[in-house]
Amino acid sequence: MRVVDNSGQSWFLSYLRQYFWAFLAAALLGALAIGCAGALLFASGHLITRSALKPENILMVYVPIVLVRTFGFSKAVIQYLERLVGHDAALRLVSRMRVRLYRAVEPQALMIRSKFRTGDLLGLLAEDIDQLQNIYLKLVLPALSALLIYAAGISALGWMDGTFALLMGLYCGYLLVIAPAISLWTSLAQRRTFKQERSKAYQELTDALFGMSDLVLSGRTEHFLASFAGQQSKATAVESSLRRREWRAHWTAQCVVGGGIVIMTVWAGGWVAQNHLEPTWLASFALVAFPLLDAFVRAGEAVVHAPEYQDSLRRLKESEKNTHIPAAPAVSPPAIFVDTVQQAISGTPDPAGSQTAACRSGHTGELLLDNVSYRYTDQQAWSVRHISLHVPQGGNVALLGRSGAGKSTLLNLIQGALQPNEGSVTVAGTPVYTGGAYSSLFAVLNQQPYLFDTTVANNIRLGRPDASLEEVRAVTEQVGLAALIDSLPEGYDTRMQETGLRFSGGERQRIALARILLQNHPIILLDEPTVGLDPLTEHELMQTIFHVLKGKTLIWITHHLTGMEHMDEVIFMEKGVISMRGSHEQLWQEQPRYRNLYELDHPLLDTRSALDH
Ligand SMILES: Nc1ncnc2c1ncn2[C@@H]1O[C@H](COP(=O)(O)OP(=O)(O)OP(=O)(O)O)[C@@H](O)[C@H]1O
Repeated sequence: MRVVDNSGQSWFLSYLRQYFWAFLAAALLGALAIGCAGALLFASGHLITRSALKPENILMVYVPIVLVRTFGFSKAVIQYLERLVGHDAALRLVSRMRVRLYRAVEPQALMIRSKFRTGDLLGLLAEDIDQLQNIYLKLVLPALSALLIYAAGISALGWMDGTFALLMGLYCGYLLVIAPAISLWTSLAQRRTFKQERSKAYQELTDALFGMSDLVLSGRTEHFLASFAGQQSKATAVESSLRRREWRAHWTAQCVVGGGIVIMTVWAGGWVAQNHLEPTWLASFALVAFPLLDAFVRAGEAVVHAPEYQDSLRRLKESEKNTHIPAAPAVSPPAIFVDTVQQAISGTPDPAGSQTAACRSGHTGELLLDNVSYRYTDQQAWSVRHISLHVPQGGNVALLGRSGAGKSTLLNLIQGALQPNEGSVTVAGTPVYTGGAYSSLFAVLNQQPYLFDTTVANNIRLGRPDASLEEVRAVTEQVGLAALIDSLPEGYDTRMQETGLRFSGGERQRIALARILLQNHPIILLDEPTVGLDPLTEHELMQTIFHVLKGKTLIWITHHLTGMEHMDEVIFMEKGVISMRGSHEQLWQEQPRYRNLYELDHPLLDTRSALDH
């Protein structure tokens, strides 16, 4: 696939250029619709006046009647066409934008939580693209149409009376340009504050949702509710003030429209008095001003919302920072990853599956870290410093250390989600850094595998969408879940309840392990998979893990020293560096601190005998 860097391209202009002709057509149709509305009232004014003069026969008002019908009908049709063309272009453009955003965000899936806050991500996906759709439909198109009708209207007046056209040009220019600019300028700071307050409130809410159990357990619910309510009322106060300001601006604009109509009537009256115009046209000139001035007011009011779009554009641009994005194909396909997951969930075979299998077969799991260091951009201190490690194919390494020692960072470096600032991480001689994209070298068993609300079989197939039911059964047997699944009401077709509540913690881990077996990747990263399990379940699960993953390269993050006898190397990390390393026997003999820790850990079961089975 061709790869280009789109990060420099603007989210707004590049799409405007792509759909320029469609938008121009929509703007012309919009201007024409406003023109028809004006002409309708113009003809109606004349018709009403002529009718009031009691025409002797219907033929005297026949032409105005036909014109009223024609303009009334044309206005509706042209307005419909304008919506059709404008919305068609905007929706096509938005679908391209979504693909572009998806392509920017999806490769960073592994480090998404470190790069975006959840609230920001939700905003990006849900709100910002919709906002951009509105830029075109509610800002660009009305503004262009209003400018076109402004030019046409003032030229028409200029043809009749140059001085008056100049006066009306300035008067309407106030509605179209000056009033919105003043409104925008005076409300800018307030709009920014509102946006910030609202995004803070979103952020607090998403944090609270994720940490709900911690909030409840620590008795901080009241505190959170009070702080959230405070945040909300601040945002509401700013919003009410903005609404009041908008109402005042709207009221002023309507007064200006009223003034415009009076000016037009007085001018037309003058022309009638000078016999330049028949009196029957007086009402027409008064009425024609209504739709035209109204279009200027609507375009001006849309401009005031420009800062909201600006914020969305900024966030979308940031989503692409430092990311190389594959070029969007001419016919934008649905996102491949979504398809794969959907196919996995629905159980239909994945045509890309064979490719994934081909990737898998070529790899060995020999892992080499050469003097690796990493520092997060917003941090002064190194999170990982000068780490060298060689794990041959099938080797086992345990990583231990206090919270914040750098274990997760090292794991992210190993699986290519982060790029080392210094040194290199390679598997079988090839650098692993993928820019955060999914790698077919690694499978991860973490603390809380997610189970989707679909059948048990589909949840296991998430490991390999094209796996047959026999293969699914085989791996389930290996992880010791076959009997349990057979006992379920609909066996493998039983639906998981939300987040897999039907299964215990240990059983959920076994389902995740079955997925890993289907994936058949050479290197398995165990990120504290037994946290929260009781000692007996923990012991049995580890026993199964070591048994079924025999021959694979294993990197195991753990807090316990249970089972260290079976590791080729045990590594202790402290403040990003290795503070102690060696085999269990070596450390036992040479390091009194290790002996102390090992004894302190009080294993409840003799893992050695269990693992030897
Ligand atoms: N996304 C991040 N941005 C900035 N700093 C980070 C980020 N993730 C981790 N750190 C910092 O890097 C250091 C190592 O953190 P890391 O999460 O790797 O430790 P850990 O040993 O895995 O801890 P735990 O066992 O609690 O998960 C810490 O000082 C942490 O504050």
